[in-house]
Amino acid sequence: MSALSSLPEPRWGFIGAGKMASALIRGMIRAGSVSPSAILASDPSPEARNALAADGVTTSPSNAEVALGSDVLVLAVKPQAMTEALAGLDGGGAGKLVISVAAGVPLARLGAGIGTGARLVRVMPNTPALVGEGASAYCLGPGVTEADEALVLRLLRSVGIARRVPESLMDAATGLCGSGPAFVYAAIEALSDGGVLVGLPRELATQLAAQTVLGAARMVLATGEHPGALKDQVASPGGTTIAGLHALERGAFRAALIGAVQAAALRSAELGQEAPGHGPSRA
Ligand SMILES: NC(=O)C1=CN([C@@H]2O[C@H](COP(=O)(O)OP(=O)(O)OC[C@H]3O[C@@H](n4cnc5c(N)ncnc54)[C@H](O)[C@@H]3O)[C@@H](O)[C@H]2O)C=CC1
Ligand SMILES: O=C(O)[C@@H]1CCC=N1
Repeated sequence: MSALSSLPEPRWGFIGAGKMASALIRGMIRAGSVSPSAILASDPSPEARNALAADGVTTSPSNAEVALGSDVLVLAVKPQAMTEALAGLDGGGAGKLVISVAAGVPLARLGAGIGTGARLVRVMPNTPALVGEGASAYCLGPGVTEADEALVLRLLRSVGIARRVPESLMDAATGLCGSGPAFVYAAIEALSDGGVLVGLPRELATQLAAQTVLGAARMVLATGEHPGALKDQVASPGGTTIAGLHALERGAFRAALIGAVQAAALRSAELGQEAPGHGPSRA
């Protein structure tokens, strides 16, 4: 039995039951790392609550009720809704391990909103957690214990990989792993479009595109080789791949991806500075 599996099962309370919370909850249930009966979730939206209740999760419109019934809290509301959500805990975060997945919101701001005694962890997960292929970065606030970190890892490792970073790198991680799946979906869609352009049926093109991305990613992780070296193994002199790579370079493909990560990281930092309710999403 591993050290993690010998830990007592805590009750997990999710504040906000939208896309990221659902991906984590369903990923954890799917991995068997927690039973639905040990999960509570609050959300003002009946649709969000009903969707999770169908998975056996106990739901409530009240953040305070979920906080009261939970050992560990996961804050999964939009950054702009964080101040209101924390106020809604009604002091129920005091003395608890509280994990925030919100982009940009610094530990100091969370601590000020929750009040005394909470042990805070900031996590940047991603939605592939739903299928057990998540990539998360996390940092620890003051007073977080080894047992707390073990619980955080129990959550994150049940749905993918997790790497600890200093808080100063959380916005960077947000630009890469938090937002990154969307960049890759756009790439898969474009690869599929390319397949259709040269005559493949759409369904076949999308399946080949997605599996090609999955296979290439697995090659990077399994071989430990530099992606550039793996790229060279595909490109024969005078062959098809180098012709395609030339077209990519003309389209500034790599600059576009580098810029996408940078833009997302900058936006994460901005979200951390903005007063609640005044972000562009409310404009
Ligand atoms: N969607 C993604 O790929 C990722 C999202 N995140 C972070 O996760 C957080 C949630 O994002 P999503 O799930 O995408 O958004 P979402 O809009 O799907 O979910 C947020 C939920 O919070 C609920 N909510 C609003 N005010 C609330 C309050 N006062 N108390 C309780 N619940 C409240 C909303 O009704 C909604 O269901 C954000 O902070 C985001 O930065 C982090 C990594 C990836
Ligand atoms: O777009 C967003 O704001 C969230 C945070 C990271 C990924 N999605």
